[in-house]
Amino acid sequence: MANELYPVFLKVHQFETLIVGGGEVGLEKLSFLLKSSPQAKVTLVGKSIKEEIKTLVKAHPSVTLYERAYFPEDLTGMQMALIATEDHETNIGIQEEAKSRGILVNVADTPDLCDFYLGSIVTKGDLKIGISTNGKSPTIAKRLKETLNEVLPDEIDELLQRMREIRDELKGNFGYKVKKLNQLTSSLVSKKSIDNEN
Ligand SMILES: C[C@@]1(CC(=O)O)c2cc3[nH]c(cc4nc(cc5[nH]c(cc(n2)[C@H]1CCC(=O)O)[C@@](C)(CC(=O)O)[C@@H]5CCC(=O)O)C(CC(=O)O)=C4CCC(=O)O)c(CCC(=O)O)c3CC(=O)O
Ligand SMILES: NC(=O)C1=CN([C@@H]2O[C@H](COP(=O)(O)OP(=O)(O)OC[C@H]3O[C@@H](n4cnc5c(N)ncnc54)[C@H](O)[C@@H]3O)[C@@H](O)[C@H]2O)C=CC1
Repeated sequence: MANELYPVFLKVHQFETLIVGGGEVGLEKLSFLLKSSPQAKVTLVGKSIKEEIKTLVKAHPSVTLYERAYFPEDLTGMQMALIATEDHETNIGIQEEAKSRGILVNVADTPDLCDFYLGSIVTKGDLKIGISTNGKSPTIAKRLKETLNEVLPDEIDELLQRMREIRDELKGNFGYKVKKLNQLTSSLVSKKSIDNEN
């Protein structure tokens, strides 16, 4: 069956995220989150917290660390939770509490308990591409990211900026703008124009 997941691009600096677990996986989730969204509002709770996490958050004042065991009140005010302790039963307990509060959850290593998956991320300025393999092979998602990073030229961001300027300059109603912008960019996707270049 085809991948049924619906991708969205979250403004994680506008709501609250809880990470439980301060080990390898906690570090990985937090690093990816901050790489994409340096101002993400995150609270991380871990019985013990890796030094790398403590170092990382020094540059990110929107992250708060609590080095202690999780308790259910940690979920108060949260909209999203990433659960990554090494104890499966603990993870299930937190997942159930989060679900009962209507909070979206991701549980490390346990796709069945996830409301969403994290994807591999390609970024070129304002362009962002999220990749999912429906959980089949995160490694392939990572490799595809690397390939796209290499083949997409950095100039693609300049193109986006210019298109925005053109859109702002265009007069007329929405339908007219759509038509004009499609005309302007049609050569980018037409096989003929590529053949002509060679
Ligand atoms: C379902 C999902 C849930 C979620 O975590 O959201 C999930 C689940 C699992 N991952 C496992 C293993 C690995 N995960 C990675 C890497 C990443 N995993 C990520 C996402 C996802 N992983 C979600 C699906 C995404 C999709 O739809 O494709 C990425 C994209 C994003 C991120 O983690 O932020 C990030 C790449 C970041 C980048 O771009 O670099 C590597 C490779 C590596 O680290 O080099 C390995 C080892 C090799 C392998 O197994 O492929 C295991 C088995 C654990 C075990 O066997 O013990 C499970 C559990 C299971 O499958 O049952
Ligand atoms: N290490 C890896 O690369 C991978 C690990 N996983 C899975 O992800 C999970 C976490 O793995 P790691 O991060 O490597 O484990 P880890 O042992 O490095 O870290 C676990 C963290 O959870 C904290 N913790 C445990 N109980 C807690 C509680 N009640 N309240 C708050 N914090 C608590 C610990 O203090 C520690 O910070 C495991 O289920 C593991 O099987 C999955 C894929 C890869």
